[in-house]
Amino acid sequence: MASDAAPAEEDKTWEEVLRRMLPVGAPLPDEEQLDYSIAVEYVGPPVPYEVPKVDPLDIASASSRAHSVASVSDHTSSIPVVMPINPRFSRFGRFRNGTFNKEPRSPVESQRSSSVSRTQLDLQNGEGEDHSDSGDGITEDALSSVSSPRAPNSVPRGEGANEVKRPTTVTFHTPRDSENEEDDGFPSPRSVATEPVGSPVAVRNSQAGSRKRWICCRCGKGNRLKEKEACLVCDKRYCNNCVLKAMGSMPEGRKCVSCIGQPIDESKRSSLGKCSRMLSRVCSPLEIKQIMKAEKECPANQLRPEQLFVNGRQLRQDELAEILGCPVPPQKLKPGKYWYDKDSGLWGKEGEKPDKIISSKLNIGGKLQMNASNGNTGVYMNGREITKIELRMLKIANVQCPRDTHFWVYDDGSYEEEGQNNIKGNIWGKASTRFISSLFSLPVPPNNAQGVNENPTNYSSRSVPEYLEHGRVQKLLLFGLEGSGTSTLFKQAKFLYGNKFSAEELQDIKLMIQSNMYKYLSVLLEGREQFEEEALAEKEYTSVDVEQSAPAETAADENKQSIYSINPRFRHFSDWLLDIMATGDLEAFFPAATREYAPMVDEIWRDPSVQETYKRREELHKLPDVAKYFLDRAIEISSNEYEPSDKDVLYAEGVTQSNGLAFMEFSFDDRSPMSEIYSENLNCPPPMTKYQLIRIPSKGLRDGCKWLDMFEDVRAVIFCVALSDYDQVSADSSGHLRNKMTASRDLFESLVRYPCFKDTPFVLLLNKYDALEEKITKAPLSTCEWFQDFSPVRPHHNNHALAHQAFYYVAVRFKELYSSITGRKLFVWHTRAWERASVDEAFKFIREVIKWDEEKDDEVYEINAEESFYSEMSSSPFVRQE
Ligand SMILES: Nc1nc2c(ncn2[C@@H]2O[C@H](COP(=O)(O)OP(=O)(O)OP(=O)(O)O)[C@@H](O)[C@H]2O)c(=O)[nH]1
Ligand SMILES: [Ca+2]
Repeated sequence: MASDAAPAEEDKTWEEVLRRMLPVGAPLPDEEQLDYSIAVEYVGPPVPYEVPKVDPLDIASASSRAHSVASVSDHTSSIPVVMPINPRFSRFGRFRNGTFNKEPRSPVESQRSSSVSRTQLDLQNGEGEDHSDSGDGITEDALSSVSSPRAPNSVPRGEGANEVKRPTTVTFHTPRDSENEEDDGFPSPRSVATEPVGSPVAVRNSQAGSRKRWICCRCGKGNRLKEKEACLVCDKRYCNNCVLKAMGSMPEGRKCVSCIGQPIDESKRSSLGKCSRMLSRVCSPLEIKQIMKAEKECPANQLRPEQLFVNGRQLRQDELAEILGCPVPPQKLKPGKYWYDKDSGLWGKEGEKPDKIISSKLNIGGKLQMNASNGNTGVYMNGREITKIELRMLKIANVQCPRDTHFWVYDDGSYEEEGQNNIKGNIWGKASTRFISSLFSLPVPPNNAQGVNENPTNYSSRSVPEYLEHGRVQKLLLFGLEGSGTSTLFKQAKFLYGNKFSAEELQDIKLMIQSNMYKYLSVLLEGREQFEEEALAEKEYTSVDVEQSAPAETAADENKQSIYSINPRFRHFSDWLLDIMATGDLEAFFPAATREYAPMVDEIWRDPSVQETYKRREELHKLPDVAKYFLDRAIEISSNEYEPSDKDVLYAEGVTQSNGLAFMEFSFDDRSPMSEIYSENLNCPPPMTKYQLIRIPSKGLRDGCKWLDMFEDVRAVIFCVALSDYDQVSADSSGHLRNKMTASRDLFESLVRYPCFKDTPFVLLLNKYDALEEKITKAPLSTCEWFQDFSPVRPHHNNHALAHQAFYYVAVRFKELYSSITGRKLFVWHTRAWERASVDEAFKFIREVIKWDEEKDDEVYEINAEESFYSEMSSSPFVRQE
């Protein structure tokens, strides 16, 4: 199906500019990384819906696997080896398990995964996303044991006699180890050895390196398959049997009894009040509610004034109270040094650009310093030299600020030059400023007072209760080659989560649809002319023979006829329309002429010659899939009363500006299987997360590149590829025909290599799955050279199964590519952007990716490698089949 042709020039520019931005000599994938990528095993976000629950894991096999690796390691005892178990938890592991065995493996998959060697597992553990744990893996135990052979007389550490029994080679706490130790009635030697000495912090630090995270500190049993609850102060971990005994009634939340009253480990502040799955199993919902409340609110767990510096001065208790109690306090405040501009309400980390706007006029900290945000622009706002990015924003907001301007900004956004007593304007007066500001990750004022109308969706951030706030908006960048479906995805997201289109917007869309109709018709008429010429040429050629053999009275007229010949009545209109199109002056005539010509459009569209032409639409480059949808309704659409339906809007081309950034903000339930348990039990509303979807257009990317640098804090990059592109070509800037799939791949690659996305998770949406199903039996996937070695396992009687394999294969190719560049895992999902439910699922998936990405650094959850292996499967689209 011919989707609209890629303007290759622009795509090319995109690529080129990106390439230029890459560091010289960007690393090439080396063998090792390649190997790893082939393992294709990755920790994917789980699917929280429509998947049967199955209890996680075959423990026996998990432990034997772990153990076999451990014992192999024994032979190389002088090297501490990281456990090939990934203790990272992803809380939906159980769902993944349910999906794992359901689906057949593709040839690629089975071939590849069987080649996953132990070394790869090791490698993965060392190099994967799991940095902190690879550190943990080399524990004191391991190190001390390692050193034992060299120093046989060294006194065993710790006091337990058990220690003596311990082998002198590298040991790991595999489940078997702990089984040997269990029930001896004594705490394990290692927990004795790490009994708190000195300050909790010191203890914590020493413990971090000395205790395996899956060992319960109380019973000493180590089962890495089971979650542990950690003390917020000292990080000791307890199994579900011991947690209540060790933590008692938890008057300050999750703390060992001996840690009650102590300040918490600051790295755990963000988990305050967030219950774990394990705790929810050992306590009743009511208890949990109380414990979590206490954890959040008890004095011992609060920030202390001495942890906060504002404008260079440590806060006092009353100042802390003032800042926390003000109408718009800084959210998620962490210990640290900040600057605060009490006149404008701007707030930021010392030495950095503003981060938030909080209540103004608070009397806290010292005096705002000129160099508070480390700016070097020579422009001063309320005495602070502003940063480059702020200056850029001000320029866009049309605030005149040459070097050495000192101006004063008030909390309502009004500003004046220092010393002059007249307000020159309002920074936030324009919605575009707010928009740009938020794109630049600069704060925007929290209230909606300035009449923001360009912001389409849920902007009123303060109407979201504080406890639902997840900090700043999560930015999602949506990229894709022209024609991949990014606009469609964007519109679906708007329908799903955003505001309705306004009457004005709809009016514009209506005009757009009406003139698009003429564009489609002109493409058809042009194609028709060409086909007609070809057909006539052929006819002439064959009729030469005919005439020679039977020089009968073949009417000259008949000779000029073919199935592509149009009714002469329409010739004039056709020529006229094609002329207009050729001059590019369409807008001058349409939609003014729309109604007038509607009956003509209708008739021409139904003319047999045009219908014949339409049958060969694959050859018509510029005809999008949706042309028929609109042309079929020419009369209705041309009428004055026509109002585009949601579907029309969805199918309409040009609704999202092709040359500008499209952006929208939305929030949706952060509900997941986890949070559902709590929110239902605890009667609290589901938390909302705010997202900002920013579509970077494939056209006009020269501009796009300028923007790219601004997106340092992008939460995820969504890259959209049309699956049906594998047999499509488009011309690049030098006129060479290129396969669109490989063009897509190259664009993808340049984005992946783009430095500012270094730590950003990527989600690949393989779109137009429906079109893939339709064409896969007609055009082999290997039409695309990149997919040459695709060989379906067995002959397929139905295109669904084949499309399924093809999809999986494509996903793997992209994953390999991504992993060879980044060493990380690519998340892949399939979509049919025309179906709203499919897009909804894709966004749920994206949301899980983000959560997963957050939690992978979160110490609250742990789980083993097996589960992360399963997650690969759940993130495969096979989970859902229609
Ligand atoms: N068959 C099929 N067509 C789709 C699907 N998603 C989008 N399309 C169509 O593919 C064409 C290109 O999609 P667009 O949404 O315009 O994608 P885009 O080219 O990335 O966006 P622009 O750069 O704004 O043109 C349009 O005609 C869409 O209606 C899909 O899942 N299946
Ligand atoms: Ca398009």
